[in-house]
Amino acid sequence: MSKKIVQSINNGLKGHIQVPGDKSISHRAVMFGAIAKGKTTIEGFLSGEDCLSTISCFKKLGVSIEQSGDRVTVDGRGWDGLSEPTEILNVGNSGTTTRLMLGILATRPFHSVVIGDDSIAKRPMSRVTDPLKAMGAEIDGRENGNYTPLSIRGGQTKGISFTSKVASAQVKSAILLAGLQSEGVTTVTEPALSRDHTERMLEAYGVKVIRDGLTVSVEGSQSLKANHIIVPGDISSAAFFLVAAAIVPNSQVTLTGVGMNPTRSGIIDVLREMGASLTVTNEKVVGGEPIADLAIETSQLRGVEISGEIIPRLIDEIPVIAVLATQANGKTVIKDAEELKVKETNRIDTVVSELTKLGAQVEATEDGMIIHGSQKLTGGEVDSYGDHRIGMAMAVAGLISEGEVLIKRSEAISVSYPTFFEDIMKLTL
Ligand SMILES: O=C(O)C1=C[C@@H](OP(=O)(O)O)[C@@H](O)[C@H](O)C1
Ligand SMILES: C=C(OP(=O)(O)O)C(=O)O
Repeated sequence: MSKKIVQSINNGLKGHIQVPGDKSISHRAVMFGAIAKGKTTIEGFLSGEDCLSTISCFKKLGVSIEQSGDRVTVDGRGWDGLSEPTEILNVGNSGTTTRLMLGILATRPFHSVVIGDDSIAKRPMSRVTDPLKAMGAEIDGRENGNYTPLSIRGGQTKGISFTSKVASAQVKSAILLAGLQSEGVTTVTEPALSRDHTERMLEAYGVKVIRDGLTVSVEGSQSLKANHIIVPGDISSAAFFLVAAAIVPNSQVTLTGVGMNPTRSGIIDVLREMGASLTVTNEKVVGGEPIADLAIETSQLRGVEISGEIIPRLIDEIPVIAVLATQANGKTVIKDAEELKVKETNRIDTVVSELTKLGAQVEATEDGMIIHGSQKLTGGEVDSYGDHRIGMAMAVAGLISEGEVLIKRSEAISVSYPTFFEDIMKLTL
């Protein structure tokens, strides 16, 4: 278990950085390359532990994958190129690997066993295993296939028309991936729009995807063609620096090449509504995904309400938005965010407990939290509980705290941002 001490910054954060590649897109680029025919090349791949788990699982499924820094080559031999693994598929800490891979395995005529770490063992899987079973896959695991370890034997599956209770890109993607090799049409409808990287990237891999509002359909018997993917910077990683620059006095930071997919950019809307001084320049589209440079400086902020359809557009940013809200005038109310309870930790509980240790006034509610603003944060000892986003949110809190903030289990940060502390250092030179 490693510990990290973070101290307040006196002269502000200054300069520019390029945040690492998008985690959601990096996972998908490897997985889709693995089932495509031909050599897929990926630039800007995130070498975080979650994406490395995806590479490791697909290697065990017989796919040849080479990685050199942020460049990855996947030698896909089509859907039939996947073979029965002789080893257990270990997804580590990654929910995305677990759920999307189950969607792919659901139509493969062989047996696999999927395990992950202690956090994965607590995350609900029946949201994907139930519909995949209804399509015809054989899946079992603790509590009837809700928790890992899971065993799956794929086979001949039939298309499904599925209405999801949660706005989850992992659920949507798993079912669509199974649908690509099922009989007939597969349709997924979600209650609010979740991130649409799967839909965009499948099209780039030559798949026909039909989108109609909150409904997405694919026909069966579809194959993928190898592709060249350029991964944008991860807006969920950028979020820590957007917040840090907004609240650390005398800061002026530019983040280059950040993914600005509208299904992910809720943090930008919130920062603007809170009054942050934020400029978006150099907007372009790279490989079907919008990107831009984001310049932000220290700002006077006001509390806001964050609820409804914006929640899936900023779900992973809520821990650091809570830190932001401690520095705003007035209170910030976050609602409709029950999904936080089933992430790497129960992020309602961990955000509230750890910010409270630093002297913030935060209350947990059934579906979110209330953060009281203009709080001076004290130093203290906090825990990431093995959750990368909690670890980084606490580090951002440390940048404005009066005393030192010691973060326990800080190693979790390398799940999505292995160079996080180096990037903070770059902005303090
Ligand atoms: O599809 C993805 O890449 C992700 C979807 C989201 O999860 P849900 O699908 O569970 O909402 C998000 O929280 C996760 O970090 C990545
Ligand atoms: C929830 C997250 O990821 P996953 O579901 O892939 O574990 C996250 O990165 O915040």
